[in-house]
Amino acid sequence: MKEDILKVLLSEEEIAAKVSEIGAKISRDYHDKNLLLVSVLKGSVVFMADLMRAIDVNAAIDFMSVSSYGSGTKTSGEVKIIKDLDRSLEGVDLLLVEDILDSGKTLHYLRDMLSKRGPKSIRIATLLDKPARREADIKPDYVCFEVPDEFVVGYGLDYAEKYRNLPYVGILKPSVYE
Ligand SMILES: O=P(O)(O)OC[C@H]1O[C@H](OP(=O)(O)OP(=O)(O)O)[C@H](O)[C@@H]1O
Ligand code: HPA
Ligand SMILES: [Mg+2]
Repeated sequence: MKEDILKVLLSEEEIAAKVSEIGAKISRDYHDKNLLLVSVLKGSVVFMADLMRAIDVNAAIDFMSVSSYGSGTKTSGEVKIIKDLDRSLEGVDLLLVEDILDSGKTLHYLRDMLSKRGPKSIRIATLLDKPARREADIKPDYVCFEVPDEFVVGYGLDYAEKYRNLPYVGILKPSVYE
């Protein structure tokens, strides 16, 4: 697994420090709100697990599973809903939790769809932002790290369902997918 990684971009320690910082900021912003954290599966599962424990105000959680990359490194552009939310969004302050904002198509689609369900507010928290690749008009509210235009894996992010369990974020060797 490790032999497929060109370079470690973000170490476990760097990620942990930044996630605590962002968690504290979210806690300050949401202390008087009705916070619902929605993790967009599967990529955001590791970030969600760490971020929710860095938040010290009341927060409910839910999960939604979508997929647009299939087993490749380019978005299909089509967002498939694999699992919807279990609960209503009426009156909640929704915070969408993502691992990466790349073309932006996934979050653009989700934000549009979920905004029709009556939440009081919607914001986006992402571990990684890859602004060089943006195609949809969407900006995150909380970002842990900006990353270069490279395919990254680890800490939840996959290539063909592999590497999600790496504890750091690394650049995948192009020879793996070319
Ligand atoms: O900004 P975009 O170009 O839309 O890309 C970002 C999305 O793509 C990845 O999900 P993927 O479809 O690979 O599903 P996964 O989370 O199960 O890996 C990633 O986890 C984000 O959800
Ligand atoms: O760089 C990436 N790595 C893994 N999954 C992704 N989904 C969008 N961009 C990426
Ligand atoms: Mg993926």
